[in-house]
Amino acid sequence: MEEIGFLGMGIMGKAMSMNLLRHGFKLTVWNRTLSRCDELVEHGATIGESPAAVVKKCKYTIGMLSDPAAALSVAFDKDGVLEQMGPGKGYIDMSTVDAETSSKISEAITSKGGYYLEAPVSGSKKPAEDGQLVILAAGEKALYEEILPAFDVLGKKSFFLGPVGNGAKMKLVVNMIMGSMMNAFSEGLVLADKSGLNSQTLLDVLDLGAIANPMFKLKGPSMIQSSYSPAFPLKHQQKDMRLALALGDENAVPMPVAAAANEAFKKARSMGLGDLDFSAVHETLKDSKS
Ligand SMILES: NC(=O)C1=CN([C@@H]2O[C@H](COP(=O)(O)OP(=O)(O)OC[C@H]3O[C@@H](n4cnc5c(N)ncnc54)[C@H](OP(=O)(O)O)[C@@H]3O)[C@@H](O)[C@H]2O)C=CC1
Ligand SMILES: O=CC(=O)O
Repeated sequence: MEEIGFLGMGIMGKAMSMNLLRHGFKLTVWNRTLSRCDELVEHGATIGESPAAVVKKCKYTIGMLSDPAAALSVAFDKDGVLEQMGPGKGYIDMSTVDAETSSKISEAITSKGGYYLEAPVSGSKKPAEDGQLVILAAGEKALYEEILPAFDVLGKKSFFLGPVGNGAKMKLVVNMIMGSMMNAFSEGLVLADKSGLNSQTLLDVLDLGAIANPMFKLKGPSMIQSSYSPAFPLKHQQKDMRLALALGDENAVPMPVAAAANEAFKKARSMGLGDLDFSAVHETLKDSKS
């Protein structure tokens, strides 16, 4: 396959790029903080000095950026993606953003003759390292088909969901459910502990029943240890809750559980926990002394 450009070497972008390099893809990478590209260069990647330089060099460019503001900035700002976008080139934005942001980027790319695909992912740092993501693509079907060899390396399954916006919405619905579950799980861990039960026994019981799931299994043991090394930063989970609640507003869907979960993530951010893993929301429940 042709050389691929990759913009954004955060937790996810770096893991995904490493995986692509391991599978023999040629990559040109860029990150706002350039030093974060060093490890990729050691593994064979080339550095592009701006998003525009990457797009100029590569037929396909992937973006994996923190939030709507970052995705818009990388696309529209000086030396951004749009400056070099043109016929025959494709931009695949894998960041988790709202449908409106994705549509804005899509319109700008297509107005320059380029192709656009949104492709947010479900799955965190480890699935990204292992090529086990779930890819939620929408937009230009031809671009989806052309980039599938890369998606096959990055993910265990790719969905094509139709027009731009559907991938973003699917991702927000999934993460809204995940964020609400994480809060219920945290409350259960604290309730078990405060009422004299053994936390590990709670994990064992949960794992054998109808609500067993990989997230409880993976995060439970470290939450019991109050250890929150970031796989999925809490500030991004709160952004996803906020964007999902806005989608609920647009569609007049009452979401009292998600709204409460969002407040808990906001509280965690106010406690300075935004850069820790989203499971650190557990800490917001621990201040009662009785
Ligand atoms: N971590 C996870 O488990 C998952 C994350 N996601 C989503 O993937 C996306 C990336 O997440 P993740 O890698 O964890 O996040 P990180 O916070 O680790 O990385 C964010 C990236 O965005 C860049 N960035 C932020 N603001 C700007 C800006 N204004 N201009 C240019 N670049 C910018 C950062 O650059 P710099 O290094 O310079 O700060 C960095 O490369 C998010 O949308 C997240 O919601 C989706 C699934 C799982
Ligand atoms: O967006 C986060 C994830 O784990 O999926």
